[in-house]
Amino acid sequence: MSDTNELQVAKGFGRIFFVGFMGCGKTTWGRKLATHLNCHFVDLDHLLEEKAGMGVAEYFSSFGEDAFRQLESDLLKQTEYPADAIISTGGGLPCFFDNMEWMNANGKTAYIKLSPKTLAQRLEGSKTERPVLQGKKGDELVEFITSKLAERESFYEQATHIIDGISLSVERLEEELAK
Ligand SMILES: Nc1ncnc2c1ncn2[C@@H]1O[C@H](COP(=O)(O)OP(=O)(O)OP(=O)(O)O)[C@@H](O)[C@H]1O
Ligand SMILES: O=C(O)C1=C[C@@H](O)[C@@H](O)[C@H](O)C1
Ligand SMILES: [Mg+2]
Repeated sequence: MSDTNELQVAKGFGRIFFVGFMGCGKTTWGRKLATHLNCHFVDLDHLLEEKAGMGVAEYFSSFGEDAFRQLESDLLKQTEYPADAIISTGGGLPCFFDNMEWMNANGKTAYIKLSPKTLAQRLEGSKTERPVLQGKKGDELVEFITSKLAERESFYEQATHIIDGISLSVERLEEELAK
């Protein structure tokens, strides 16, 4: 076993799955926390892109949303994670199949919660292409997020930890996740 693995096992915090709406910061904060804790990091959208050999938007247009949901669920459940790992999920993943239940049975789940208005501001400034948004901007984007979040929030709220996404820091995440 490498020195890095010994350190990870000694930490023993297990697996932490970040969940929440598009743009809430799962990828950004998952990666920062993993760097801070010196542990393994997986972003499931990026893993899917690597396996499929194409971007998420191209996957949606080539194979459709149902195929995307099946593949992201398979990757969630079939990936071998080290004992301590941070996993950032796609925004819709907790709302399909038994994915949320599976994550809660296999680790901690952290919902990064933000208002539709803040999510819209972040999404408008983000370079990542998100097919579900279909290029919406301004008020139309805020309205879309408000209704989609209402559909999805009952899944996100099953998370073991609900974290206010405003003024996040790795120290705050560590403190919240230790509770
Ligand atoms: N605390 C923050 N303050 C301001 N901007 C932030 C903050 N956290 C993340 N962002 C920005 O918000 C955008 C979305 O972040 P990120 O890609 O991490 O979201 P995500 O939850 O992974 O979204 P998706 O579900 O689409 O993968 C990025 O442009 C990122 O730089
Ligand atoms: O909220 C969603 O449905 C999505 C979020 C992204 O992370 C990607 O998984 C994809 O663009 C779909
Ligand atoms: Mg992401």
